Amino acid sequence: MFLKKVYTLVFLRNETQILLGLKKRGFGVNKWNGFGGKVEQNETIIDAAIRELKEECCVVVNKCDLKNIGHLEFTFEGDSLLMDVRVFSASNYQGVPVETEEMAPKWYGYDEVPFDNMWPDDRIWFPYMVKNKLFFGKFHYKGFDTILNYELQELKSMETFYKNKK
Ligand SMILES: Nc1[nH]c(=O)nc2c1ncn2[C@H]1C[C@H](O)[C@@H](COP(=O)(O)OP(=O)(O)OP(=O)(O)O)O1
Repeated sequence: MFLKKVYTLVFLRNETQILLGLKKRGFGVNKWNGFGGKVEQNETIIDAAIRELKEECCVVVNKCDLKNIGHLEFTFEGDSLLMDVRVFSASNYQGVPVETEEMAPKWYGYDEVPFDNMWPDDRIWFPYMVKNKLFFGKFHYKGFDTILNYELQELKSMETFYKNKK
């Protein structure tokens, strides 16, 4: 039995670049990633995605501009936690990303994404996101650096995926 916690992960993107943030504290510190965090009690996943993006880089995004593009699950050897991460992409938003206490934002060209300083799984599923393919990935880690095994698949529709998910 796993203890599931739901997280959001938002990427702002345009045709040539993607916004990443260098995590300054907490889980994943010193790694580049999208913006997000835990979904709080009595909060919808989409509201959490909007809140975390605003808290972490001061950018405001409307609900209708956030597209759910993927679902990731992370488990860790010897740990009952299952991280359920909902991945979103947006190309319309208000404001200019600024550094906060949590994240230092930076735009990267798609061919200069700093995978060496990111979660090891990112290298595996980013190509799906970059090619605008919907995806589902499951990664089982030993510690935080070693992927023991994983599954990754392209999805036709997120709605169908969630409808069929137990
Ligand atoms: N293996 C992994 N690969 C990845 O790409 N993103 C991951 C990941 N594991 C976690 N994440 C993302 C999900 C989420 O956006 C973030 C972790 O969220 P945090 O723990 O920072 O949540 P909070 O901001 O709510 O934390 P606190 O306020 O510090 O409790 O990292």
